[in-house]
Amino acid sequence: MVLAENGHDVRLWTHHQDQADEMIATGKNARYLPDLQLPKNISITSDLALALEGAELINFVVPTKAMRQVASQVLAVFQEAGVTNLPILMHASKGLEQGSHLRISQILEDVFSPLGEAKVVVLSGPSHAEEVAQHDITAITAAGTDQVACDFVQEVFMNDYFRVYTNPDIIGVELGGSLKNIIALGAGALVGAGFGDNAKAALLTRGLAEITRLGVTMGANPLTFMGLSGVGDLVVTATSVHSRNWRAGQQIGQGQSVEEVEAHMGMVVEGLATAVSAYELAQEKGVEMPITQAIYLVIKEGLSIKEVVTALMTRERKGELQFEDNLADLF
Ligand SMILES: NC(=O)C1=CN([C@@H]2O[C@H](COP(=O)(O)OP(=O)(O)OC[C@H]3O[C@@H](n4cnc5c(N)ncnc54)[C@H](O)[C@@H]3O)[C@@H](O)[C@H]2O)C=CC1
Ligand SMILES: O=C(CO)COP(=O)(O)O
Repeated sequence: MVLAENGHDVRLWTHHQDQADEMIATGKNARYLPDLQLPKNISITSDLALALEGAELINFVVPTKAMRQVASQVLAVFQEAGVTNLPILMHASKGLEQGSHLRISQILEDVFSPLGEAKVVVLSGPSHAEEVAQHDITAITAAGTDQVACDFVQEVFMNDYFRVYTNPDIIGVELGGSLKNIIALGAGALVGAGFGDNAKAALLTRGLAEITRLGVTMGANPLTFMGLSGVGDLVVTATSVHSRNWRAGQQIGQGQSVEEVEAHMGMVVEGLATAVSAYELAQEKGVEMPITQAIYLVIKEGLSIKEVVTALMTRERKGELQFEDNLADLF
């Protein structure tokens, strides 16, 4: 909707034929934004080849677990059509691939490698779709290693209610957006289990510390985690009624099973799968992520929120900074 309102021709592809038919007939997206009329310059189709023809920019926004499959479908269309010059590939999804622990830009680079080096940009930051669609003020980050591609994404998306900053640190931006969902689940779980504001503040702060710890190990700039895609997205997801991750956490904190919560949400709760991937990645890299581990134990071993909170609070004593730290060495 932002792109269309900025005057660009947009093609919206869905794999559900009946959803496409309904949107074409009514001009509305009843399942996601029932109260809003879609701009007229969005054409809707379930024909992928039609959606892709001549596109300058492709935006992938399927759940992480569907990303490789959908990207492979796009590759097949390009190969069939004899495309040799890839358009800019962007995505706005948040997660790590199960098993490989790849970031989404890495999945896209991998899938499209038969056609050369893909220019991938991620658009990530504190941005719930419901509010953007109503023109509420949003500021967000376009990150990638190709500056021209990032500038292009910034240019086409920016307007007076949607402000885009560029950032060359795609590792940090993707990891910030993915890992904050684990902490948002935890924040909801604390509320569900009856804990208060002090607990929430402690969780967000120590959550950001462990996100940064893994991020820096993976090659990110620590300052990215202080930005929109780091602390910004953490705050919005861990405090908003729109957040699926927060709501899922709250229900788990109230005693519902993970399976029940996931089945009833009707939309992806990325933090559940990301907690497992991030825990495995942290183990592999030898990075301490106690909150991620706690959420992992709730998901995989069925521990209760109260049990993991007690375990977190009674861990060995730590320093927030070390007495021997030299500030100049920290970054
Ligand atoms: N909803 C939001 O406000 C935001 C969502 N995101 C991220 O965007 C991604 C998608 O989120 P949502 O749109 O909210 O999730 P969603 O669960 O509503 O799914 C998005 C769309 O993907 C389609 N889809 C699912 N599996 C598919 C497959 N195998 N092939 C083709 N299409 C498939 C669904 O039918 C749906 O239309 C997630 O990674 C999420 O973290 C990021 C920022 C904000
Ligand atoms: O990433 C998001 C907002 O920036 C969306 O969060 P949820 O997936 O928790 O709804």
